[in-house]
Amino acid sequence: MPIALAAMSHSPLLGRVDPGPDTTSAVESAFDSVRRFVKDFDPDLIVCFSPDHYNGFFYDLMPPFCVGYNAVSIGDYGSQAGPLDVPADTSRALAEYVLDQGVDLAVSLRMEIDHGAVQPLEIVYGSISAKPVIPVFVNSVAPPFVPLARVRALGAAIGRYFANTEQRVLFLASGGLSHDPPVPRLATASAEQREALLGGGRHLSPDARDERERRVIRAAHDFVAGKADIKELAPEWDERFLDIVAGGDLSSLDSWSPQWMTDVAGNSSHEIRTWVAAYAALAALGEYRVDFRFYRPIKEFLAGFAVTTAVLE
Ligand SMILES: O=C(O)/C=C/c1cccc(O)c1O
Ligand SMILES: [Fe+2]
Repeated sequence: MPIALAAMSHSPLLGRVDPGPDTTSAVESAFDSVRRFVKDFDPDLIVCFSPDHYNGFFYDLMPPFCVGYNAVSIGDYGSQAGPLDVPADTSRALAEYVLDQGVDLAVSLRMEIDHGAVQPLEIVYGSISAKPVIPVFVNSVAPPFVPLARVRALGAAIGRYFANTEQRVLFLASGGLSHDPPVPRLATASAEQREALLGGGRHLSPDARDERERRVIRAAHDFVAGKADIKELAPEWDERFLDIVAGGDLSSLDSWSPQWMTDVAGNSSHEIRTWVAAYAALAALGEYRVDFRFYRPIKEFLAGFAVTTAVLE
């Protein structure tokens, strides 16, 4: 069973806010490791577990999980825009299998995805269409959230689908660990922001897109200067998460309530859900070993930033 996993954080501040030479070279070296790992493994198919940041999924209809039969990158923050190479028949068969296994999910025949889904593909391959990709959206930004046990169930069902595959399959997770970037939230939204969160923010005009991106870049500079009104990163929480993932007993995450995660590690800490799904997929196929681990809290990226790779024993 040729299956492997890569999990990495993303940040739109990469290449936009300079974290200094030491962190830059440490991050580049982690990216080199993941590139080597993926290129050596040479997948036929990538299952990409990613969040969305109110670019493709909105509160007019917010599913916990969604499998794309087709996907287009909107190209935010200078990421590559355009279609992914999605094998629609495999996506459909996967979604039907997961539903049959008792895990509810939505499907999309026109999924719109953002930097959260495509940045790892660009880092590894320099292109979003280099390999066939099944996009799996895992809601990580828009409360209410399902318990992590359900995220594990999603991942495990996806893993089981590939139990007898002859294809080389890479589970790829994209998500920051602790972080609290200034993404608008329903609970505190102005009337205008609320309208955007309900779907008005779909297909922003170039000016509105620029304004949104400038605000986040400003927030990163303010965060570094100690002037941003956002939660501090939580490196201890991040290392604890990475220890659990490396230890293999993902069920110990079931006691991490959504509210506790938000309180300790920030509103976007829920992006670890993508990691939980991907690791649960791998764990469903046997014991695994994390063979590469990188972590740094990087204020310039507004994120606890980690990269891991893992293989089946
Ligand atoms: O969508 C945005 O405007 C910001 C996203 C962001 C910022 C920092 C870390 C992340 O993981 C993000 O997705
Ligand atoms: Fe994100």
